[in-house]
Amino acid sequence: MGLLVDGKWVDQWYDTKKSGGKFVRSAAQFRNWITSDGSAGPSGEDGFEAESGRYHLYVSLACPWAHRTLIFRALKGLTDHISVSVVHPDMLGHGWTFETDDRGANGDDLFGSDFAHQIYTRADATYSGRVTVPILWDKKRETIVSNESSEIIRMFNSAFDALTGNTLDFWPEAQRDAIEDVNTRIYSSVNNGVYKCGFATSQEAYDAAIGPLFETLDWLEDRLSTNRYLMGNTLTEADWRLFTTLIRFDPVYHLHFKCNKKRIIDYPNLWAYTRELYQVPGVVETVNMHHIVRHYHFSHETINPHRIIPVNPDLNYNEPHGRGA
Ligand SMILES: N[C@@H](CCC(=O)N[C@@H](CS)C(=O)NCC(=O)O)C(=O)O
Repeated sequence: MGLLVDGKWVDQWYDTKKSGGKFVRSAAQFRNWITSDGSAGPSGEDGFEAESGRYHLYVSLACPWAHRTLIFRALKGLTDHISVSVVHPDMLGHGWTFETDDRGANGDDLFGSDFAHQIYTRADATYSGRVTVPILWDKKRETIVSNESSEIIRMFNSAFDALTGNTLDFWPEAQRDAIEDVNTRIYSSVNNGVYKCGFATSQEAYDAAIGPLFETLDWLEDRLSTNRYLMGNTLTEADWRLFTTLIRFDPVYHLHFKCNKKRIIDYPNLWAYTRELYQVPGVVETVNMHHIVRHYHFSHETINPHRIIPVNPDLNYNEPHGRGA
């Protein structure tokens, strides 16, 4: 685990000293947008037009943020248009690597790089900051379009529609404000909340994160008792953003990140909802439980110094979900 400083790799764990033991996630730095006609998006430069075969995604199958982009790639019919490289699940002294000695890790097809940080310095030789996945790469301009998953899924949601004819809309205009409100709460207390619990290095920081996490899960359980999906009857990005955390919760966050007040299987609605989303055609292929369980337990030496991979519960995500009946 480390980061780039002026284009040079430095091996160091998250610095939580400055923040009283709290984990503070840094903002992504590449914020361009692919658009249907290449016009500029809400941030960044113009010139990233939706084209088949032009873009490449670097992902980790363990990572909940990268997982969102793989789900949108699948649901929006983009698998033949956007290629993918999968990093190795173990993220150690060199950060994410392109080693291929693990099921599903397929190396860097574009450049044959050894490490993900080489993709960042290829885009910006003096980049300073964390080297995170997902990375959306433009083969034409030879640069990173975006390393922010919440924006990549919105590009995938609509930019390629004319090319694919797939007009499924997970970010409907009329519901955007309501989606934003739900996303904001879930991001802070659940998606990022589990990391705040797990990466806390003081009791105070952990205590401050664990309460809001379970309050929000209780609130979601209640909301899903009367709503099939978070926004009612239609699936939106809010559901997919939540799903990638829920599917990792019992196998990883419950034990490894000390989020152990309850499990998702203890919440009847959340558990059935997780299964329903898992069973949406195209989604199962994006879930790799081996990479998920292996990555967290093996990579985070400060949390699990002996790197023992726990046995984990036998969960059946294919059990009928019974929702929407
Ligand atoms: N804001 C980013 C966050 C991505 C992120 O933090 N990814 C993690 C993997 S789950 C990562 O690559 N961490 C490496 C690091 O922080 O050094 C996004 O949502 O795209």
